[in-house]
Amino acid sequence: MKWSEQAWLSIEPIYESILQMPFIQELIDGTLPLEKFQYYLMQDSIYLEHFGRSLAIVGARAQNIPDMLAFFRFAETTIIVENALHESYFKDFAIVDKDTIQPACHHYAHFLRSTAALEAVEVGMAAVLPCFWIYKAVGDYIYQHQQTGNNPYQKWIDTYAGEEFGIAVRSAISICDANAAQATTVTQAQMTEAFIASSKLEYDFWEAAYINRRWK
Ligand SMILES: Cc1ncc(CN)c(N)n1
Repeated sequence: MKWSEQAWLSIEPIYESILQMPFIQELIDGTLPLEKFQYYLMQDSIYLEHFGRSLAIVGARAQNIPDMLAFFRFAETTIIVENALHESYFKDFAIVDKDTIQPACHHYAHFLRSTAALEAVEVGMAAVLPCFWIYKAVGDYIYQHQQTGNNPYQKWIDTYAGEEFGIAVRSAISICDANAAQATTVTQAQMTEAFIASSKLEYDFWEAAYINRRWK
């Protein structure tokens, strides 16, 4: 079994609970209250910068040039494509003042940065993988279960369910598998641990947006 197949099996219960979250269910029918989506967007635009930097760190530490270039491209696409999506929503909602970083975003962003910088590079690759894979899976799920044709969150859904994002996701998965195949069993286990931690932090990120979790 490939590393990615066993890694996904290990997060299956987390993924299933993500699909049941009110944030995701209400994205599907377009009833998610605007202020919850706005909290999410503001935190996510902060997150994306940290995520992009983490991808660039992993790229710089990659063991071969194709992997290095792939991670640099992921970093560039994240900053350009996903940020453009956020900016278009900020424009639609006339948001000028952005929020400061809140606990869930802070936790996730700094977990990614420290893992990318300080752990074995394969572990850094595994830590950023849920940011690709879970978003693609959730985007596809929402796309397939949509009922209304008039969803204010359609641009978000189309981005993550889209084929362009799908190509990047497949590439990130296969790079992780190739690196895992060359790694020791200890490193493989650390990869899985990092993959699980990031998957839990994805859950937490959406939950924080739904309940408006803020620093005391
Ligand atoms: C928190 C989070 N995780 C993942 C993604 C998709 N790159 C995102 N935009 N935000």
